[in-house]
Amino acid sequence: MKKTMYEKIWDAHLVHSPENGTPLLYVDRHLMHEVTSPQAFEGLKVAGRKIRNPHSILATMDHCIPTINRDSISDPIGRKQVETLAHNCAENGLNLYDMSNQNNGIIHIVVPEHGFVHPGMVVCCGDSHTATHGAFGALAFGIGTSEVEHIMATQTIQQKKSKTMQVVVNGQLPEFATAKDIALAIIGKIGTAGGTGHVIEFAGQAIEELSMEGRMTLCNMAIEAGARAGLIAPDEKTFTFLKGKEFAPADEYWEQAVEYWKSLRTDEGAQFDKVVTLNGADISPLVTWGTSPEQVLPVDQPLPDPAQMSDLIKSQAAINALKYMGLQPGIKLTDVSIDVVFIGSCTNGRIEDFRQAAALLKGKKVAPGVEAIAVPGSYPVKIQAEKEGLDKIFIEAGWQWREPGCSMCLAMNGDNLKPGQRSASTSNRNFEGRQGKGGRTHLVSPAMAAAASVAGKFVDLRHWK
Ligand SMILES: CC(C)[C@H](C(=O)O)[C@@H](O)C(=O)O
Ligand code: SF4
Repeated sequence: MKKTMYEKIWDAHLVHSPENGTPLLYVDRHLMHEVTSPQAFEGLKVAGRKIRNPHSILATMDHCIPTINRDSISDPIGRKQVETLAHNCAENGLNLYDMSNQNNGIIHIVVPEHGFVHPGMVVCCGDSHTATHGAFGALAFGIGTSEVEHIMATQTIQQKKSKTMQVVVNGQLPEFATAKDIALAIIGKIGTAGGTGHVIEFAGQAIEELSMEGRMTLCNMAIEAGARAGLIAPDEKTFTFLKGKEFAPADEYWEQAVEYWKSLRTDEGAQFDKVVTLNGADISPLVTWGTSPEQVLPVDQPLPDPAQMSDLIKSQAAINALKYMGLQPGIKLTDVSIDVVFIGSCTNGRIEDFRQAAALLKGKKVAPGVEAIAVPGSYPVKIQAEKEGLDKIFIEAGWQWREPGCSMCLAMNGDNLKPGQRSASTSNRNFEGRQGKGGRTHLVSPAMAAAASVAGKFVDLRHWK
């Protein structure tokens, strides 16, 4: 039988499939951060159980950590979570990149930096953006805290089999369209529930041409399309990225691994439950205008008029979103001014993102009144950027150059929007209050964010000097 990549990984990890119950899958890698792990450790302790495979775990601190004044966490809950993770990792002999560790950063950024996830693995983390690691051809998905405990104890997880969806992006992207724009274009087309119950495999020329960073950006946002996970077939780029990394197979195991990884591709003629096709050339630089990533438009298009929408649910959602965002139907985003710009997060906090932004910022200045914050996704990203002099470009343009962490992506660490403030943000979620109570988030690519910081409003990069 011809199989999709998802089915191949599934079959290779199926431990038990009871006739009337939920299948049990083997878990290769378990990623952790401070927010969703404390109760799991506690539960394990109460049950008197040990961690079955400590080597399968990699932990970091990311959500609650400050990006300035690193040594003081003012929020008592955040401080407790960070301290508890440190204690639990020490007690159980786990590999932790704590705040002072030179490998510290956002979990979905640091894991690939060390080659901890390989093609064909099953990867879990108490975090929805675990989908990021699908960029390597690994089945990676977010789990709840009780499942974190289950995996620690048994190295397995109960999982219902998902349906399969293929999203094909044909042809090449135009200039200034990025992986972020592909993600937003897909979500704009299929909606935030479009992928529900499915694992999406991204394919087509535009996907193959993405760098590993771009593939991570895209798979990261599969979750915002409602999917269980995103997948991209591993290829030479994947292998080159992994080769020589700390946790990558070495010596004679490397060749064996690559051979296996090559076998993971979806078989020619395998059937997906659903296929969606986009034309790469049609993807423009996009900006979200509402409070859901599906409320998105090319930057040069006027905002929709809810009165003209035939779908009543969408129309009501648009009315609510425009009200919250303080915007009117028919206006253009290029006329909308912004207060804060944020480049960072596990979606767009990688080196390539800072390179793209710096290329646009060189020799320019942030518009008066705009606060612009660059938060590298990890110390390795920060160090690399500094080696290339990117930090200087940001700082000379008037940006703040911070320490790594989730930061203003979800505003748990004190970096947040004030009520009514409007941001151009490279993160992944724009629901009400995501970046701070009353804050208004517009999701964009790093290039779009950089240009917005200079213009003080959204700009169409295709006509920007
Ligand atoms: C804190 C964590 C559980 C959460 C997630 O799962 O996504 C966070 O990372 C987010 O992006 O909202
Ligand atoms: S950067 Fe944002 S999306 Fe990613 S893990 Fe942190 S809070 Fe979640």
